[in-house]
Amino acid sequence: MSTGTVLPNEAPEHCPGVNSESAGKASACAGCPNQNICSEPKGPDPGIQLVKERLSEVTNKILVLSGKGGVGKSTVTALLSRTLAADDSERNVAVLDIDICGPSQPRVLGVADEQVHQSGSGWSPVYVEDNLSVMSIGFLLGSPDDAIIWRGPKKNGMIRQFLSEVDWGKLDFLLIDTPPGTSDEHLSAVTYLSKAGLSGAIIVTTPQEVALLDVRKEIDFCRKVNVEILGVIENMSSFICPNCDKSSEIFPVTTGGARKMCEDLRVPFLGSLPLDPRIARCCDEGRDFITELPDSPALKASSEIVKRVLESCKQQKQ
Ligand SMILES: Nc1ncnc2c1ncn2[C@@H]1O[C@H](COP(=O)(O)OP(=O)(O)OP(=O)(O)O)[C@@H](O)[C@H]1O
Repeated sequence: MSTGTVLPNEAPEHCPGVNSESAGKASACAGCPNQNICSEPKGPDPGIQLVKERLSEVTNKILVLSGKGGVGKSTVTALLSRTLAADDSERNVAVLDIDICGPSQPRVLGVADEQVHQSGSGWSPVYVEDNLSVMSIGFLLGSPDDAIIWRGPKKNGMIRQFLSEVDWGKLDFLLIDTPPGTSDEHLSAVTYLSKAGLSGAIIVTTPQEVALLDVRKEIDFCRKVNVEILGVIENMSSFICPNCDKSSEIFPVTTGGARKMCEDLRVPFLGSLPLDPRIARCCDEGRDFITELPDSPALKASSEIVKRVLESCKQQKQ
């Protein structure tokens, strides 16, 4: 048996392996419960080419990842996309929410009541601003309370559709908000984007050790699937009191926080975002924090982070 042969469960004695040319066709395959699956034509998923064509006019495609849930990945995605769009009205930005089981971008970006429309050229995203659009499974649900209980292949199909059938037009930035962890959605997205030129991933964490432990796994995932790490953002690093401007640490940093972890693992640290309760309120109510909270320290920090992201995307293209 050659190295690299993959055997299915309940493989017959002389199984040629699922990745062999004769899989499903060899005499040993007769009667094997996997014969039908193995004999299906092999080759790259045609969706990979479709995604490449559809996203050919999208300059920077960025995955936003987090190890743990609730660390603020969706908030940070919204913050970065709004900052990118507000900084330059000529810059076209979009958010794709592939958090299939917990889509929050329609609410956070204030377009929860909108609907997506299908035209001859695909699904039209929902416009938050003239230069900021969003697509999310949240738009396709009957009610925001509907639970989505899908197995891997169905999620995979939806991600393929999202990546290959949304008519984004010409975009400078597409930020892809993912579920926490490394699951089916991440593998599907990375696979379908493999020929489309993924710029890289931004990883969001909080300073707590439990969150940082999971970020290490996320970094390992990116390295295993060859996704460039644009950097790590530490969210809710501190709390700045809106009344007295005094800064307090909410989550005690025991091992140096995200900055130290980035140094240890040699990945870029993009910056820290403070916790601002007014941001949380704006997100809950879908209001634009850029216009409502121009003095928020979180927005100042977000502008600095965006500068670093722009720089890192520019360097990549050189
Ligand atoms: N910098 C911040 N300042 C204030 N509130 C924040 C900040 N970041 C996140 N939050 C709040 O924390 C909560 C969790 O944030 P969010 O939903 O963005 O997390 P998530 O990592 O995307 O979660 P999930 O794992 O469910 O996808 C929300 O109520 C959000 O408004």
